[in-house]
Amino acid sequence: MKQYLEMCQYILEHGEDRDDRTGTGTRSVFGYQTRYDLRVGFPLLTTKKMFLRPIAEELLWFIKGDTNIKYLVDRNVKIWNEWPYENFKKSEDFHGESLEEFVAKIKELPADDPFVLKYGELGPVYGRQWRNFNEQGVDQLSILIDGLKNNPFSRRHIVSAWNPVEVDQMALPPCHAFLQFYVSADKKYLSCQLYQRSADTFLGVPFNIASYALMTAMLAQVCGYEAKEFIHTIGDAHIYKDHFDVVKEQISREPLPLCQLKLNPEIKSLFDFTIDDISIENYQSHGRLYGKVSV
Ligand SMILES: Nc1nc(=O)c2c([nH]1)NC[C@@H]1CN(c3ccc(C(=O)N[C@@H](CCC(=O)O)C(=O)O)cc3)CN21
Ligand SMILES: O=c1ccn([C@H]2C[C@H](O)[C@@H](COP(=O)(O)O)O2)c(=O)[nH]1
Repeated sequence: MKQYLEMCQYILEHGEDRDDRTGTGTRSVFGYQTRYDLRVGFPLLTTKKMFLRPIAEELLWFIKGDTNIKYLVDRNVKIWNEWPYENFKKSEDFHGESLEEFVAKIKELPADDPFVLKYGELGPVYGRQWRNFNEQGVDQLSILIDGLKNNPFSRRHIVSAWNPVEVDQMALPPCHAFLQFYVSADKKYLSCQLYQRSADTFLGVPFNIASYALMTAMLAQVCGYEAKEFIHTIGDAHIYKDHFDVVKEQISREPLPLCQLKLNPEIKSLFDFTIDDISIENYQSHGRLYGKVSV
């Protein structure tokens, strides 16, 4: 994962300092591409300790077409909690509850409780656009899989989470917005390129790389290919100011050999994977590094 560390170094050296929506401030470059050969190993960062479980749960949640944090909260995945909480804080039902109290309430109530339906919802984010684009019944994932199997050399293997019609209703407009897949000439390999309009290089990017590497492997398995390459194309690649020190610490660490992804080979449909079908082996890493998430 030298590529990742090189990107961090490049942003620190060549980026421009800019204000941003969250008020934290970033150093940023516009346009950066990295490539990860998935045959070498699974690109889970080794220069800080990471956990695949929240990443895999989030991906399964997208694939289900779900947009309510209840599914993640029930599985103790915390990464999306701040955004619905911000909406709740602005509502008439808010009476000073902390983020932890808000999340506990979502967890203990049933999924069909009006509070969960209202305040756990992120709007028509990734899952909705992937499975039911613009609420018009277009299931982009099913179309993609059909195309990869039956028309491998198509140049139209696209999935878009960016929907200009609904973007205003989303808690956060999609960052990893546009995907394209590519089958090799010998029909052996599947590659994936992601266009990410905005990238929090320290916190978000390691998640995004692992998530799409996992999705590529899952798609390859169910379509009869092997995963080859993940190409990560970023628009605004930034490091938040309060992450500079941890990023420098990370750059000083020597990358370790990559781990291997293990998928249950019995699974033949993308929609049948569960968390128990996904694991990694031989993951070695340096210690944890912490950074605040800018909301
Ligand atoms: N500023 C910002 N950065 C992001 O990366 C980001 C957003 N906002 N908003 C939406 C999602 C949520 N994502 C997140 C949010 C938090 C973590 C995070 O805190 N990661 C910790 C571990 C968290 C855990 O395992 O529970 C880390 O150390 O990687 C990662 C991705 C990615 N996205
Ligand atoms: O998967 C994700 C989701 C979000 N991010 C980061 C990128 C930005 O730092 C924020 C989003 O803020 P915008 O003002 O909407 O760009 O979240 C990420 O890196 N990966």
